[in-house]
Amino acid sequence: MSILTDVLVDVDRFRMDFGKTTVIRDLSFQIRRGETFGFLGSNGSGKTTTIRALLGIYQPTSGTLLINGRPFSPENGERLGYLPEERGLYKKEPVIDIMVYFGRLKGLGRQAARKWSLDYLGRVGLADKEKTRLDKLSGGQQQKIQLGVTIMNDPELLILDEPTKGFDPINRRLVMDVIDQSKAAGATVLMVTHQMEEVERLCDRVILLKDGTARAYGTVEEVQDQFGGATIRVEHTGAIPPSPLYQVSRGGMGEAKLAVANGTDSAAILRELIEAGVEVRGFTPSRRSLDDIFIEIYGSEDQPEAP
Ligand SMILES: Nc1ncnc2c1ncn2[C@@H]1O[C@H](COP(=O)(O)OP(=O)(O)OP(=O)(O)O)[C@@H](O)[C@H]1O
Repeated sequence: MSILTDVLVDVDRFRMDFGKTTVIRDLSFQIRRGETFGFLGSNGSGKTTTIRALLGIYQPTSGTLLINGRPFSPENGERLGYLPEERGLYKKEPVIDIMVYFGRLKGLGRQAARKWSLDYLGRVGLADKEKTRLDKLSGGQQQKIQLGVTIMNDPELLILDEPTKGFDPINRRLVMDVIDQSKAAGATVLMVTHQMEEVERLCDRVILLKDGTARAYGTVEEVQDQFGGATIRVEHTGAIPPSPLYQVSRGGMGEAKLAVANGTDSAAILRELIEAGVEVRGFTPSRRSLDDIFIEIYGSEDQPEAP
């Protein structure tokens, strides 16, 4: 019996040791049906390890990792699309043959697989490459083919390990559109990325891994609030004086970035600047970017401790 809840992926107190090294210490999170979930963390923080344990490739040291309420097994019948970090398809065949082959593996009929593949090639700007051998395509073009075979046959759960890695900005946007379309068709997406603008654009909720556990977990706004503060961009003439209301996180050339605590009244800061004789030409408060938060969390990694 399948357990129909709004939770598709349930990771509970997951621990993973490799020999004497603990990579994941204590990790719990849930992914809800239909959401796009950003799985974030610095290099080596254990994202791929968690995905592999979720897919049954690694046996967890302890804890549980469930999809639809049970450990994943290919026999369970879930439609799953996995784009691994290490890319690679058999390269010496024409694009369309490779795509149809994977479509057949995923249970599509030959005609349906061919129709889907031709349509996809059109969507990603490769309509004329149908008969080209895969190894004659550029790296980015090959990646689009791999993404195509991953999202074929409307997976219920899409696991994408750095799906836009290696793409130029135009194609990155195109790949994000393709992910959006899968999401609109009902897919739940688990996505590893190092690109914070992708997170802000695509992800409903995120988790940030550090030291084998969750350092932050929630909607992007919740994480922004958790890490406190906002920034105010000030265009000005005259020196910005020190103040307990803010810290000047970046300055110079008539433009400064002020870091302020959560809940600070930005009007009070504006008044203080004007009273101090600063000529303010622009004043733009905004939440802290995920990029800034990421750097705060991971920025000190591998750095010598301050004396
Ligand atoms: N099979 C293994 N045996 C031993 N150590 C492993 C194994 N797989 C992963 N590790 C170690 O676990 C840690 C986490 O690796 P993992 O690939 O999960 O990180 P990641 O977060 O996906 O990193 P990246 O962003 O660089 O892809 C690393 O220190 C890695 O060396």
